[in-house]
Amino acid sequence: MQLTISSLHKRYPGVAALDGVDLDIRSGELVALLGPSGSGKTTLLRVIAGLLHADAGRVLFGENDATGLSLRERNVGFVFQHYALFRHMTVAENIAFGLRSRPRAKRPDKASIARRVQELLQLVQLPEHGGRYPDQLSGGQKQRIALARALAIDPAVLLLDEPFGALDAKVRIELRRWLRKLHEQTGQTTLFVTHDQEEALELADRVVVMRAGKVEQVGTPDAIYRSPASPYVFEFIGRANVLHGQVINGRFCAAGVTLDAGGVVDGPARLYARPHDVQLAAPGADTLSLQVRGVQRLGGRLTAEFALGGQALELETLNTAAVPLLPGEHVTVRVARYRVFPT
Ligand SMILES: Nc1ncnc2c1ncn2[C@@H]1O[C@H](COP(=O)(O)OP(=O)(O)OP(=O)(O)O)[C@@H](O)[C@H]1O
Repeated sequence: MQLTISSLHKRYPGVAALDGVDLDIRSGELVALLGPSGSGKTTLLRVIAGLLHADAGRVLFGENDATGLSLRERNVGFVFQHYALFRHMTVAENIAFGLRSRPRAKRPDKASIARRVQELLQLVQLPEHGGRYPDQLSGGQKQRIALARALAIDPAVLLLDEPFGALDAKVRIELRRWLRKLHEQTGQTTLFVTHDQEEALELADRVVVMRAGKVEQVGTPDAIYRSPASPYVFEFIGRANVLHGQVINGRFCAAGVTLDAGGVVDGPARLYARPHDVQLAAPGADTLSLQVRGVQRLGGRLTAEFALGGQALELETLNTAAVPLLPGEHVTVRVARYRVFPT
């Protein structure tokens, strides 16, 4: 199911939780809503679910305007961070819940429900666990059952709010890969909230970066990482060198650096570059001669820090053996990719 979100606004006293959000989610996409705490991710998910009504704006499911509809009428599957399984029901009863509580005319018969529950238990790889109670499951298993329960009603969209947030790091990574595979099997349009950039970049087809109730950038993980559209995204995702300087006659200038400013107008500016885009090079046009301030080798990765006036520039490479960098040495580097933003 395709989702179209247009001009959503939601205010709480003193804060715009959603401040004009537009978003198109294609049918079958797995999309991550990524942003720091308070950026509006959960509010957006709840408005899409129909758990919360926006002050203004529209939510379309396919061609249909769902803005005024309730959660049930929208037919969405929702999974919360904290396992919301019913403790007094078995796993099978939990999964069947959404189907059993349909109005009689739309309720499948008992045998069909039992079949569907078994299919879902297979899908989430817990075929033997139907008779257990939630307290007899691990945290990761509970979340898989919560997902099965959300899928039972064949939802138009699946909405996941930090589904792995309460789990330890190892289980989180396992479940994240499992969810990706599951998504490839089901092709379910899925939107999930996370504040974990690694999770978003690894799992999603596209990432929506949020900031203070607004969408800051939408793109594939690769595009978000390699071509951040703003200093905010540059600093929020991955590591970034930041050099403060001036654009003078179209060139970015800072402590001996002068590089093409990429069309940024003259004035105070900042240059952003990923550490792995700072590379050793033979002297030439646009290379910099810098003194090594420190070198660190960690887990097959080498990081070197260069002094640049009062500022610092980091280089990172996986080629630890081939790079004989020593503190105090002068070397030539090239900033292979960077972006200049006006300050
Ligand atoms: N019920 C509420 N009453 C008042 N303010 C709220 C309410 N719910 C959310 N807010 C505010 O709206 C803003 C967005 O909150 P939201 O929960 O959507 O952010 P989030 O990005 O999901 O954060 P987190 O990662 O911490 O869950 C925050 O400033 C929050 O304090």
